[in-house]
Amino acid sequence: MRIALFGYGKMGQMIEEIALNRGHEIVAKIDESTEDINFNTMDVAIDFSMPSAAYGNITKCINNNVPVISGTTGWLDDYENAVSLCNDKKGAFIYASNFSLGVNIFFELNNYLAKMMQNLPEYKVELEEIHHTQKLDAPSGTAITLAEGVISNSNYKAWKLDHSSDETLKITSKRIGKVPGTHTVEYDSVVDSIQIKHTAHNREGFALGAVTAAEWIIGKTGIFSMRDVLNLG
Ligand SMILES: NC(=O)c1ccc[n+]([C@@H]2O[C@H](COP(=O)([O-])OP(=O)(O)OC[C@H]3O[C@@H](n4cnc5c(N)ncnc54)[C@H](O)[C@@H]3O)[C@@H](O)[C@H]2O)c1
Ligand SMILES: O=C(O)C1=N[C@H](C(=O)O)CCC1
Repeated sequence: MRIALFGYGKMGQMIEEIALNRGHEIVAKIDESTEDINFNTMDVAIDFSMPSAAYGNITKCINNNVPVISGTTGWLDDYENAVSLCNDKKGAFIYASNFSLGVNIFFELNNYLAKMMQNLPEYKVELEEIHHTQKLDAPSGTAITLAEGVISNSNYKAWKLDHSSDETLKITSKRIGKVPGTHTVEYDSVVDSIQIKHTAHNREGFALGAVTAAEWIIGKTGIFSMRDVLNLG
């Protein structure tokens, strides 16, 4: 498979290593400007760039009939526009806030737990995410997905950074050293608490998931998620 990398930072470089180990070829590394790109050389594009760059990269790939996998977070105000464009152009697109197998299982667990807790008002729920100090966006995309899972199974109407109310689910974001990504969902009552937690030990799981998604999307048309790729139901 001929892969183009949009973004060649920490994730782009890890994806390159894993893709090469799996027998793929890296045909382009686009790390700043998206001018002068030959889209004919690539079978699939993987975008791990920056919040301000992702939507432009994704639309260029879709407009040039290149299937695109994006893991960039912090650009989701434009997600529905990317979906419309992909539908119009009959392209192929996957965004995931987190590509790791472990986190996608954690998402399922979070939804299941939220359903069990939905009629137990004595428990208050909060989310915490911890990442490295270079991270540009807060809260993390993963924390937003977790919050959406809780909200869709509870009376909460929205999430908010550092703020809780009866209708607002609180997310706390911490930036510490080189932490690759730790997410905790906690239900707390007067008598006890229940915590579920995912801890990434490094970036390999994210990168492997992105390459797996790129392998999976070849030959398909539509907008997909990691639930589709991992066949989680
Ligand atoms: N979904 C996931 O599983 C997952 C996992 C890890 C990181 N991420 C996200 O991926 C993104 C990248 O993470 P990172 O740790 O590699 O960051 P990074 O800062 O190490 O790398 C980002 C790279 O993008 C480059 N860039 C800037 N403008 C660009 C443009 N117009 N086109 C292409 N590249 C451009 C920068 O020069 C930089 O090298 C972040 O949004 C992060 O939150 C997602
Ligand atoms: O390092 C990052 O940045 C990460 N971003 C994603 C997010 O925002 O959830 C996934 C975890 C690592």
